[in-house]
Amino acid sequence: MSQDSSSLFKSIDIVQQVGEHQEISHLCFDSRQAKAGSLFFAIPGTQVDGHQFLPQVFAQGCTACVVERIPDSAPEGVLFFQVKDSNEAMAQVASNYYGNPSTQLNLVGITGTNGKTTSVTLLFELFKALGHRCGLISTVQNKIEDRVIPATHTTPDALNLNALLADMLASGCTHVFMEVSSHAVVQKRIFGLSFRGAIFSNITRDHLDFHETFDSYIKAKKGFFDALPKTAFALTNLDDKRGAVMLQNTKAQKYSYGILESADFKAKIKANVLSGLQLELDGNEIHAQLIGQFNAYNLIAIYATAILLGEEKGEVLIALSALKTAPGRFEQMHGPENKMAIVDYAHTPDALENVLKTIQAIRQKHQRIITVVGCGGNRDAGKRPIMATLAAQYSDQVVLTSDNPRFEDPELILDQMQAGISAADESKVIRISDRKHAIVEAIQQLAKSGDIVLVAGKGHETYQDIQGVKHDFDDKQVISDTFSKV
Ligand SMILES: CC(=O)N[C@H]1[C@@H](OP(=O)(O)OP(=O)(O)OC[C@H]2O[C@@H](n3ccc(=O)[nH]c3=O)[C@H](O)[C@@H]2O)O[C@H](CO)[C@@H](O)[C@@H]1O[C@H](C)C(=O)N[C@@H](C)C(=O)N[C@H](CCC(=O)O)C(=O)O
Ligand SMILES: Nc1ncnc2c1ncn2[C@@H]1O[C@H](COP(=O)(O)OP(=O)(O)OP(=O)(O)O)[C@@H](O)[C@H]1O
Ligand SMILES: N[C@H](CCC[C@H](N)C(=O)O)C(=O)O
Ligand SMILES: [Mg+2]
Repeated sequence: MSQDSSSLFKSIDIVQQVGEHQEISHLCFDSRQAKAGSLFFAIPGTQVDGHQFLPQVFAQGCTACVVERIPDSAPEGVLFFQVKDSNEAMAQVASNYYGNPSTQLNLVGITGTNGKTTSVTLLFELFKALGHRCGLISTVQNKIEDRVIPATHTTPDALNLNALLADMLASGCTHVFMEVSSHAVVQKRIFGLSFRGAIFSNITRDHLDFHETFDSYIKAKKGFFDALPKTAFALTNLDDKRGAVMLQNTKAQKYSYGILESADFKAKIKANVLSGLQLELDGNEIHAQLIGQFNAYNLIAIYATAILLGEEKGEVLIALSALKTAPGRFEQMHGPENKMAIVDYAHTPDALENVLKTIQAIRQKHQRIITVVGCGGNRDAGKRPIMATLAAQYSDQVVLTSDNPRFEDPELILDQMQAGISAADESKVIRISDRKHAIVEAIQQLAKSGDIVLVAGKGHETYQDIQGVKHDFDDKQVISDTFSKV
């Protein structure tokens, strides 16, 4: 589809325009995709500055660009829009280009360190069960009803995001549930979207490689709420220390949920066992198939969201009890000799502690816990010793292993994890950098009859990223192969 650039920039602040308006038939921010008819956005990134590729985009026939600085020289006839922030302009233009799809959808976003994928997946399934056509935007996958569109990021870039929302709208969706990562807020991937509601789950240490300090990580998440309109609802977890701060400056209607603190939506945990949670939720008793206190928080958040979106309480409670866990989140697998494996995406200290505490709470006395865990390369290194400490503290035995070493040396990552192991815990920890070998060792050698093996960190992932190459790897596949060989 081709549109005049004047309509794309309607009500967008520009510093200056150089050149005449043109027909635009393609938007891109990667020079390698630029061609005749493209509007290229030059973005200053974390690795390189997109402005340095302007000569390349001109050579490829592109004659329209959005820049923060107009270059000294350019071929004749090139149209420039100079803006203060290319990321912001890109999000606004993308929304205009695709007909502002978010304004016609009930779009709900969730931010927080943990629980985003779980909550949006549950919301997507809940609203489908309540009879709505739904879209899902998540780390694991994007979905338009039952059609799967593979996900590359937790929150897609502004171009893909608006294209996806337009596709959802064209497919008849009325409700869309999406994850909002802190990276997405900072890089303005969600800028200008019209949210009907926003949820905060929790915040604990993660991503300090990108945000540098915990304060700026908090500010990034808060930025999502600060930008909401009066018409939206903002729902926060008051049991989290930063829950109240998130809503401090929002114009949206404020609501809260919690288990400990008094809140608009409250739950009490009556029982937390291997078969699920018994909850008193907003005054009603329900049984849920999800396990663990952290899932009680996810369940209240999605219940509250459904009520705030106008759903009927009785119907919501019935549908809630039928929901199953999201892929790779506390997935139980059963093997011979009553050995059990749990695959979970815990890749932060808080998530690992929650999952291990949950296993401690639901296991029987004779069941030992063996944890297989690693930490990602080229990501926050500070969490490595902490995760190892927690693994050792809550497990009977630990195998430290690799989790997407990316461009780092796996052995050096393991050295940093091992630094968190106290002398007293040393005897229960071994390290095997090959993840397959680590899982097989844990199941076949370390686990005795009836024991529980937690395989943490990769959940739904089907690859191991080594030196930029994604090798096929699936924790669940390795576990089921190992179980079938025991
Ligand atoms: C750190 C980070 O967030 N990086 C994202 C960012 O890339 P960047 O700023 O590093 O880009 P860059 O490589 O410096 O390039 C700058 C500009 O030059 C352009 N370029 C570059 C090379 C070239 O030849 N030509 C060209 O035009 C690039 O397209 C870009 O526009 O913008 C890119 C385009 O949107 C993203 O793909 C990229 O995600 C990388 C791959 C990534 O790994 N991101 C992770 C950390 C991430 O975003 N994670 C969050 C979830 C976090 C959570 O768990 O909560 C997510 O939402 O997925
Ligand atoms: N509400 C919660 N509070 C704390 N921990 C949670 C919560 N929900 C899930 N977890 C734990 O965190 C892990 C990751 O959960 P989930 O994938 O839902 O989070 P996420 O926020 O989407 O993560 P990411 O930032 O990687 O996209 C789960 O596997 C579980 O161990
Ligand atoms: N969204 C997170 C996921 C981490 C998952 C873990 N398996 C890893 O690769 O570190 C990130 O990109 O940091
Ligand atoms: Mg996620």
